[in-house]
Amino acid sequence: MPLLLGCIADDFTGATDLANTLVKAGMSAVQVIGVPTGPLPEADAVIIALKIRTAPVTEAVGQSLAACDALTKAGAKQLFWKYCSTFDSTDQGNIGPVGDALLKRLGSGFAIACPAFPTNGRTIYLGHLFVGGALLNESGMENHPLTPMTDPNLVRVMARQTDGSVGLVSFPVVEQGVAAIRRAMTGMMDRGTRWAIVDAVSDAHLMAIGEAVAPQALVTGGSGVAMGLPENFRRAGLLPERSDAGALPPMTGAAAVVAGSCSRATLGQIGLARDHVPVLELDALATPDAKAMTAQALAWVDGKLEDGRPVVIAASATPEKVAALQAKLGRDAAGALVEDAVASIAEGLVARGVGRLVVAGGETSGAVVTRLGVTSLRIGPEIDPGVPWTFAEPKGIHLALKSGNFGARDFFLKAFDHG
Ligand SMILES: Nc1ncnc2c1ncn2[C@@H]1O[C@H](COP(=O)(O)OP(=O)(O)O)[C@@H](O)[C@H]1O
Ligand SMILES: O=C(O)[C@@H](O)C(=O)COP(=O)(O)O
Repeated sequence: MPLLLGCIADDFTGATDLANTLVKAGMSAVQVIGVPTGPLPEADAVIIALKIRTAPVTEAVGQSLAACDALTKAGAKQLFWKYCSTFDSTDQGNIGPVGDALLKRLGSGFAIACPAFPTNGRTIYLGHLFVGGALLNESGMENHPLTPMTDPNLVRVMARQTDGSVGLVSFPVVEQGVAAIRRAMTGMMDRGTRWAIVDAVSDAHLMAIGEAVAPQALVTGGSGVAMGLPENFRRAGLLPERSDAGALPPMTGAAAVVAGSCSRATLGQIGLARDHVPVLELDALATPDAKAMTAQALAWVDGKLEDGRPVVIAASATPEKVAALQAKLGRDAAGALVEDAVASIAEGLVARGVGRLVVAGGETSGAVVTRLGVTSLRIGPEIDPGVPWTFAEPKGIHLALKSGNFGARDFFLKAFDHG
């Protein structure tokens, strides 16, 4: 099976989200954890999941280029750079610097940047990113523990992260469809514009944008804009019809949720779960010690895994509590402490027979998946938009990596009705 689409994702939930979109559109997809050292798995699309959203720029660029080389060596026809639908980044990067480095490595001078994901409420209008009915900087993302987003204008945000120029393919052009989008992009390339933020408020827009970028070496964005890409390969006669793209082994073992996400959606999901299943809320501010938090959680779980209901263990906290811990330890150390605790708890849960595990939070998922020694994830049925069940190798357990802001309020309950 020749590799068609080679993808690099800046976090693990994002990679799963992208893989899910591609599987739904009829591609087989495998998520690989970290820069591969051996041959890539056989699939139409390989998604290399990195944990570089908040890594130092040189490290993020280095890992991305190594991933790019592995994908191009394996014959990928097009590359996709996946970042968050809420454009999570800082003025230092890593969306711009990694994108610039990939363009250079691929010998290309232009790419789109389109994080839109209308199904999950992320739309872009006149360059401004909305989350549901709110501008990005009023959506709760302004309080994100690691990448607070305080500017909703993506042209401005991107311009702070690249030395290339940034333009906009605006709504009236996108509305006109594929040919108009292509004309706008050609005009930008002729003028030497390197990056085009592209407006999109519907899946129809994303399909048109996807078709328009078929000839480009690099496409960048959220998972939404990838929905049009499989059709390009089908049109070119490269992608056969597939009916079994999302099949996984049956689920076994006890059920659990671990959460390190402090996003509004996750806090709401924990709130609802409290009324239905055992929930332990850890207080990292009162006990800023990963070992002590782990011991507390594993003592609490004793005897609870056998009754068939999921248990929920959350280190998540309100913006005020997050700010207090960060003031005490510093932003990165606070994040790392909680990630370490949640990863150790997940490890303990799996050792105690958990075979179906939901992890809430992108960085948190990175820490958990790494701790569990997972090397690849096969993508299965979708629980809610952007979040599928996956089968983790070589552990042989089912994992659902939930992006902080994804999923309905009853996600932690409904996830276990699947399979
Ligand atoms: N109580 C807390 N105080 C400070 N940081 C926290 C707390 N709880 C979680 N965190 C950190 O916040 C970050 C949340 O990021 P992430 O897991 O990517 O969630 P999301 O998907 O919502 O962005 C992680 O680094 C996590 O360790
Ligand atoms: O694009 C998205 O929103 C997700 O795929 C994603 O990247 C999520 O990141 P986290 O919110 O940090 O989980």
